[in-house]
Amino acid sequence: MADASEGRAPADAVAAADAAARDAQAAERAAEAAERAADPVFAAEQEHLSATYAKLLELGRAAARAMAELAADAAADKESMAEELATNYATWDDAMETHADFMALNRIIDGYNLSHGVQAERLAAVETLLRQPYFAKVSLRFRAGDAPKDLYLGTAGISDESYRRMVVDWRSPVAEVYYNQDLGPTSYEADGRTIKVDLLLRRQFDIEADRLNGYFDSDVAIQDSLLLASLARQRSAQMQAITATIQKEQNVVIRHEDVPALLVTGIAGSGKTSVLLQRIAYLFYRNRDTLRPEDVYLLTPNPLFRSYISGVLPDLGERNPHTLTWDEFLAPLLPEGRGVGDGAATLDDLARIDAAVAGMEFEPRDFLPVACGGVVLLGADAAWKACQKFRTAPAGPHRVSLMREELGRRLEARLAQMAATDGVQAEVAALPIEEQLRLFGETVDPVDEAEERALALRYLRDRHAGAFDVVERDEWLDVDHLALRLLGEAGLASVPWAYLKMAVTGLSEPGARYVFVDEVQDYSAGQLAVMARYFRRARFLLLGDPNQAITEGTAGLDEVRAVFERACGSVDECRLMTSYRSSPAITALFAGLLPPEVRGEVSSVLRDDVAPVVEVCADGDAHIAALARVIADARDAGGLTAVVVPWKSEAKRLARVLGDDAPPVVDGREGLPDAGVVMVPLRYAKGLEFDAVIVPDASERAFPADDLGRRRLYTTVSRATRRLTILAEGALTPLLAEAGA
Ligand SMILES: Nc1ncnc2c1ncn2[C@@H]1O[C@H](COP(=O)(O)OP(=O)(O)OP(=O)(O)O)[C@@H](O)[C@H]1O
Repeated sequence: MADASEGRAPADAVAAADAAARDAQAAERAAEAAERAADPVFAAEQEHLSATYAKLLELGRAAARAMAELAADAAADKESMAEELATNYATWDDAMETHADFMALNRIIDGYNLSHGVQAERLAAVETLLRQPYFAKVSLRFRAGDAPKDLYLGTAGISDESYRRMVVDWRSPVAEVYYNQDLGPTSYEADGRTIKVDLLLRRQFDIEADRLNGYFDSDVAIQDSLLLASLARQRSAQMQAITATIQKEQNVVIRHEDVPALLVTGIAGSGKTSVLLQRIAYLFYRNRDTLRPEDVYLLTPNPLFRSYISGVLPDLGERNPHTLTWDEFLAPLLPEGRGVGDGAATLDDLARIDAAVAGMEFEPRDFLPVACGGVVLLGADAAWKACQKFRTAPAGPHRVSLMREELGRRLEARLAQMAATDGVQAEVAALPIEEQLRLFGETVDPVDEAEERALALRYLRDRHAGAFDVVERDEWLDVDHLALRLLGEAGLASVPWAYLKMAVTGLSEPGARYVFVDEVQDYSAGQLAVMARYFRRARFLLLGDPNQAITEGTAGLDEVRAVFERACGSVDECRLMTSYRSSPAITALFAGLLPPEVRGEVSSVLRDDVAPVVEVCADGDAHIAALARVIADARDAGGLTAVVVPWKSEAKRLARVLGDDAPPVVDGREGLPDAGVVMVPLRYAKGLEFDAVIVPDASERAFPADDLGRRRLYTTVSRATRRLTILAEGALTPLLAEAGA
């Protein structure tokens, strides 16, 4: 029988080691605290922080109090004015006086709303800043001989009650000197002017609420300590803002002038998505009074990615814009029930459509009846008659919009006709009480024929609301028939179908002011052309990495440029070549998979490093055993690990063979856990990152030695931040040997 103490010995040893480690950490903390106490700069900065924090609390309380008072005053004023308001329309003068009284009341209410908005914004800024009042300080001399001015930079800006700037917003013009990282004489742009300053000090802070953990005085020659600290943190299930550590080349994109189209290409982990979100926040700030989240669209690869990034803008004090996947964007443009398809379409496909539409004329069979719930309200001949009425306008968007209005009028007229019938009026009379309340806001008992008709018309408009949608959405136009007639194609795929409909009807979203497309390399040229046409007045920011194109048939960079040059007139470009996500060893491995001419340009941020582990297993059993082992090790190591599989089917197969050891499969709908091991098909791992990545089978079967295989492998391994384990059954794909793994 085994001695019980045998089993305890190692546990005791572990406990002793843990205790020793804890003691060492406590001693280290005490030493650090003593060092800080002796550092006058630390003490002064802590004092400034404590004072700022206390002031923020005070300002927050004052704003909340002001809002409560405003609400009470507004309610009282409204009540007393409403009492005094005598509505009198007897004579023209009376009517004018009543009108003036109403306007005065509205102005007072507007005034209250405005003040309320100002206080609410202030309270929001305080809330943001209480998490971290600021992250940096710059000392600037504006004119020789002047005393330097200290500015503290934070996620939001705020002034005290005497308008003294306590914290400067990171997006304000002067903050540019912090991001440009040039100590000494430098400059920034404000209101179209170049302002020259001398940057005497650039100090970064590690701050949590009112506690200063450390400060770093930096210049270009030394490492960015705050960046290193930020990169050393464990990944979380949610992307974090990078406000405090935005790098110079990233700042160029974030603060880029407002151009029609900006294409940002960058290697994996170079911060493209981070920069995109920071730019949205920047644009909201710079266009505070005119740009609303409703005017901005963000196209993301999948719902998992959307949930991964969803917290960044709210943390920056901004609302998220419309955030859509391609399927969510396209589905509403297609007839109900029609699938969005695979998105494949070339520019040639679309050029053929443009050519066919250019010289077209409508014919009677291009039109469909307007129906709702199986009831035909306007026959197909109605659209044809409308078409004839406006035949002098060229067949295309202008004529279609005239026809749409005409059909709307005809539909109204048709409903009015129906409302005059005894049958419909009897239906209204028989409506249950709840239905009457829903439709009319009261129970009804019409006194004369006119009232009967009016009620019947309201009833019909509600019942046939779908018909108005059919008219508005131009569903009276038979796009399938047009495709057959003009292009000779039956069953046109979804992308050309949507493009044809746009070309003929002018279907678009002209209210969109900015459109951001992440992972732009994943779209076909046809998909991009549809976006460019749909958001025809928008400015585009396109971000991507041609080496992460993981499916065939997507647009190369030249095609991306061609689509947007045509749509927007010009395309400006920026490149990001430093990997912030992955450790130097992992970056070196995936850089080896890049075309030789790009490899040399890649860099990473120097930090502690663990070399990737590569293990080749002789047969299937050894392979599964190794996989189970590395998954168990990853669970013990903590953090979030992804077993990234090339396909969903492979996830299913591995789940079967691993049995109880299999990690849960993430299929793109639900979010990621904070820690543990998950199995993720490459398609959903796109854009995400994990503390550790396990590539379960890096054989040639999974990653054929061709260009697509190379890009898929590059995308897979570049999801790892610090640990990478590559297994293979049989032999490794030659791609890895070429990459020097
Ligand atoms: N300036 C920075 N400071 C701190 N962290 C940064 C910075 N830039 C990027 N990162 C971090 O690097 C990681 C990768 O960033 P991000 O996902 O934006 O890169 P990407 O270029 O979109 O990657 P991919 O193309 O692989 O999807 C993130 O964890 C991000 O927070």
